[in-house]
Amino acid sequence: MTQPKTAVLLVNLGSPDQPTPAAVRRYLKEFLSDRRVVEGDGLMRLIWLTVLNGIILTFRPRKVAKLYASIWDQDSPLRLILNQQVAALQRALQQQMPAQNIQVYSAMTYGNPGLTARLEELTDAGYRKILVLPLYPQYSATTTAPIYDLISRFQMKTRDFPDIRVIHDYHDHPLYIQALAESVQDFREAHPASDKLILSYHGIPQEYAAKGDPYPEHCHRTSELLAERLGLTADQWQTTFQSRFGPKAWLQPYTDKTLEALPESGVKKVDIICPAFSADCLETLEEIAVENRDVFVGAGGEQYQYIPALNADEGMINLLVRLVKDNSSGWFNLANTTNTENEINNAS
Ligand SMILES: C=CC1=C(C)c2cc3[nH]c(cc4nc(cc5[nH]c(cc1n2)c(C)c5CCC(=O)O)C(CCC(=O)O)=C4C)c(C)c3C=C
Ligand SMILES: [Fe+2]
Ligand SMILES: [Fe+2]
Repeated sequence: MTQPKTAVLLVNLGSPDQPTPAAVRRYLKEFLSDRRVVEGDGLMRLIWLTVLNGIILTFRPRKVAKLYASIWDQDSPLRLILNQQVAALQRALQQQMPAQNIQVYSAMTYGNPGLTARLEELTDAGYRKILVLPLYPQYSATTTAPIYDLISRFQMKTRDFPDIRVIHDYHDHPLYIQALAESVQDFREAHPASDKLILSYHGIPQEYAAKGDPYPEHCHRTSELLAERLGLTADQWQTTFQSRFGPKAWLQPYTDKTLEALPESGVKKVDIICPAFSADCLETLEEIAVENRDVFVGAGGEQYQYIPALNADEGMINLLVRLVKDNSSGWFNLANTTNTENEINNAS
């Protein structure tokens, strides 16, 4: 019997098409208009859309386009690395599950290649099983949930949609913790020693967490498991939150404020890793590796080392293969078609 056509869709946040103010404006408009990202109903929504279309989309694109230009490498690093992850996972699945003939594709929540267009394209091409793998280790209503929203909207307008499964999160998956631990160990073997490991996660507004977004709990759990796995004592690591946007309180402690205060307390050498980012991007390559280095060194810090994201490393691909295997159960007629028949016979 032939297998139904099966696809894996690796999804990340998205980047502008070009590092230009016009392209950044289009991207920010789509991203920041998402009600999951900036919440608020009624009058609050009206005020936000006025601020967004007035001040923010007038001034921010020029500033942010310059930042993107400083890290652009023919394409946005986030999209380049997503393509590398797709290619590496495709190779690994071809080796380990050749009979299943799984095809791997990329998609972005905002910008291109868009998730909705990909779902339409794969459905039109005859794919009947689609496993969507959001590349967010920690679930958040601001990042993971918009992927579910897009899938639901696609299903609402499609009569015969494929069987779609979504992986919710992997913040405590043993292979994720192992991949992070190995990347820290490998890095530390090749670089000078430091006093402390800073684990910096993208923040969300404090209010969202108070209303029940489990994201901060997921982050703290990832940190604890990683510290335990590395055998770090309490004074050798710390969790912080970066990328604050707007005037409201976000998750704390803030990465920049922490780095500013550390040298005075005697911590002058840090390694910093960003476990919420499965791929390097603007928020790691610019904000962490450049901006926050200046903050730390400016405050008297002596050594600042950024540990790259897992990207398409072997540990990351091993994790993705495991996630695909564990979440596609029942999709493939392996050697046990007869077993299933026996079970049905025995049950009746
Ligand atoms: C306004 C609210 C924002 C929330 C909430 C938010 C949550 C959040 N974001 C990521 C991952 C990424 N964010 C990236 C860029 C980025 N994020 C925001 C705003 C919020 N993020 C903005 C406005 C931007 C664009 C840059 C800027 O204008 O400052 C990126 C990088 C994209 C790239 O192309 O490199 C990632 C990745 C997570 C994980 C998260 C909550 C858990
Ligand atoms: Fe963000
Ligand atoms: Fe940022």
